[in-house]
Amino acid sequence: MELKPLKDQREDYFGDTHTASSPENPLRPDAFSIPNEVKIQKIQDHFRAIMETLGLDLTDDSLRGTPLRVAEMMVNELFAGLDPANMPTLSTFENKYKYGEMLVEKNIVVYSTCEHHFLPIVGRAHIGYISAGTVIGLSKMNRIVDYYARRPQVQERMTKQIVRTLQHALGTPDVACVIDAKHLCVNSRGIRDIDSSTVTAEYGGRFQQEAVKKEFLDLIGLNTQFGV
Ligand SMILES: Nc1nc2c(ncn2[C@@H]2O[C@H](COP(=O)(O)OP(=O)(O)OP(=O)(O)O)[C@@H](O)[C@H]2O)c(=O)[nH]1
Ligand SMILES: [Zn+2]
Repeated sequence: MELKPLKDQREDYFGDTHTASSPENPLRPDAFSIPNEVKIQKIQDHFRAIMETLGLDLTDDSLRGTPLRVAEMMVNELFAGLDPANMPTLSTFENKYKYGEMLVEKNIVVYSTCEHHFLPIVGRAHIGYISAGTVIGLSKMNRIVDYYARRPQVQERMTKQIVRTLQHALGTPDVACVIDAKHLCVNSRGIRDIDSSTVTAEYGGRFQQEAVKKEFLDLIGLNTQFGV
């Protein structure tokens, strides 16, 4: 098989633009046509081949179980959020107590994976909403973050997906999300900038108004003279 130089392969894949623009994760039409056990078997075989290509001795008792471990981790843990069957149930309630102010759930832990390098994204998400008659169980906001984080992701898309889903569940556009996260592809390799983090924000409905946005950013402690 004739192999193109790596530089030319990169041109083929990336061209000039390879930032994600779609709000959906790019999935193949047959993404869920095989059961998870089969996916785990296939990934195990592929990962064993990667390790062998790297020259690792898979008869070593510390390495022997790694291909299966990695495959199970990808399917059952890191990327379980690709499967819509794992979407959390978003219990909502009538706003009987007539709470009309902003509700903020802050410092929600984010463990995700960068889709460009398959390295971790680790950070915090902050969500705010103003009820239009419906309220949501607090833990459901943490769960929805976790669901979208368990995918190969870009942070911009994940931020929009969280807002869109909560807008739908709450029946209001008045939802905002800010994520502040470290990308290990920036921190541990490449430019190796260990201190930088990435902040993304999506402001729906009334959160686009300066005063409402300011209140939200004040409550999550992110309002600076530069804004977000
Ligand atoms: N917009 C965006 N970019 C991301 C995200 N996660 C990783 N990236 C970037 O994706 C880009 C991929 O760029 P490439 O030039 O194709 O990859 P690379 O040669 O490994 O780039 P370097 O990291 O600069 O070494 C890098 O700049 C990453 O920092 C994300 O969530 N959003
Ligand atoms: Zn990356």
